[in-house]
Amino acid sequence: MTSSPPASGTAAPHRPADLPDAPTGRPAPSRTLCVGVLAVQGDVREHINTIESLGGRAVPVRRPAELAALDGLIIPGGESTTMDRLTRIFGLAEPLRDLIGSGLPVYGSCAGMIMLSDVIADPSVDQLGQPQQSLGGLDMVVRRNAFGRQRESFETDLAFTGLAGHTPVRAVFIRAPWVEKVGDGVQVLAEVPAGGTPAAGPLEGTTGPRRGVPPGDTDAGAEPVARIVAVRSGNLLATSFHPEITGERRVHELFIRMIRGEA
Ligand SMILES: NC(=O)CC[C@H](N)C(=O)O
Repeated sequence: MTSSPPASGTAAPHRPADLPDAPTGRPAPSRTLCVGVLAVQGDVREHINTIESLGGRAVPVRRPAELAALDGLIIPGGESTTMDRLTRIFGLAEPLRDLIGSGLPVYGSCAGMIMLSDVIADPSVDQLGQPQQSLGGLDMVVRRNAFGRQRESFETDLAFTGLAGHTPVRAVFIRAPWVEKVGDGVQVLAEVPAGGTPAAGPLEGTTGPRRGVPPGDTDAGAEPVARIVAVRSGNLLATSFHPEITGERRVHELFIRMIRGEA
């Protein structure tokens, strides 16, 4: 296991730039939110489209100067090793740690969840022997590719705490992590139940896991256990899966309510 440097905690509390009518530091309900999507790598466009379909403004973020005006940030799915490398090369890693530490609302999906985790159980190691780093913020241990590789990608329906309505979330898992351990302040919002879910099936073009059963559990020959796939702690939200590619908008809607201080 490896630990990320903790968010410095020295930054001033997060407060978006243009908030004359919001003395609490929250965007006024009538103001259009500006949500950044970290755009060094990954499925940026899908998140931008989802936020815009909910009436928010979404902008790709590649430079530290672009962070100042944001009400919230999304770290997309993609490849966490590449994202780690590029955020450091672009000088984004430290400003992002500071913003996370100061309370900026951040939502990470899949690779984004890995970036927000304090500890990566199985970090990739580069040619110099350096383990990949996360930004951290969520007091938890995450395991990369835990449900299997690309050909074992799958989709399923999940119960998800705190969303509008009672219908389950259609969740797509692509080389997805699971959360192995959470600290006291981390709330579990969704799990893949022990033994999988009856509705689980392989994604088109993949073999998928054996009918709805997370492969990591059965391959180990142990009793299947439920696997944590969505969490929240304060202003940080993370999912192992990709709501942005199924037309499921309620996770982003929850994130917008978090930004507005309504959830
Ligand atoms: N769909 C994804 O974001 C996959 C995450 C990838 N396995 C990683 O380690 O970053």
